[in-house]
Amino acid sequence: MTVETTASTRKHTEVAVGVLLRESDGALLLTSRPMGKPYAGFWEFPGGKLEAGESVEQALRRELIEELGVTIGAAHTWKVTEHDYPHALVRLHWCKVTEWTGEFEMREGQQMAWQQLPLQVHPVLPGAYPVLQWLSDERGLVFDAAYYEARQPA
Ligand SMILES: Nc1nc2c([nH]c(=O)n2[C@@H]2O[C@H](COP(=O)(O)OP(=O)(O)OP(=O)(O)O)[C@@H](O)[C@H]2O)c(=O)[nH]1
Repeated sequence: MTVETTASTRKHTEVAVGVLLRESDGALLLTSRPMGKPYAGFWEFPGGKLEAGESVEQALRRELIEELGVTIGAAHTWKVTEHDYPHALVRLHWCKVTEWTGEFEMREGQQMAWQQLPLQVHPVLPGAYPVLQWLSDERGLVFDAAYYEARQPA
């Protein structure tokens, strides 16, 4: 028997993602994906999957404590996007975050980098491209997907 799995029948994995903005210069926080996860070593905005019964804000707060050791202030969904990866169909709930407390501590052995656009770190998860486009638009910058695609592993 052949079982076909298509985007329309696959269940979405809900993900809360934080766009942490540094007040002094508007820099964005990017982190690298830890070893052992799909796309290990790729750069992303910090966040993770919602657990049962959690809101986006609750999940983001929990993930950022677990991964980075900081506790965020209020976070509200800014944009929602979807991306169909071979390993999962994800629905990404993007929140801008401007307030947090605590010192950054990479609790999963990942790296962090405060970045201006265009990002200098690479490769970047393709599911983050739409947000890089919106952030570029807000700053009057051109978003060039080819710039990021050229920095993906072959
Ligand atoms: N955190 C984050 N995830 C992203 C981004 N862009 C993007 O496509 N994703 C996708 O969203 C999903 C997030 O799942 P995850 O594996 O990081 O979540 P998690 O920390 O809860 O993982 P785990 O509970 O499996 O350890 C992944 O499929 C990832 O590829 C992004 O910018 N940040």
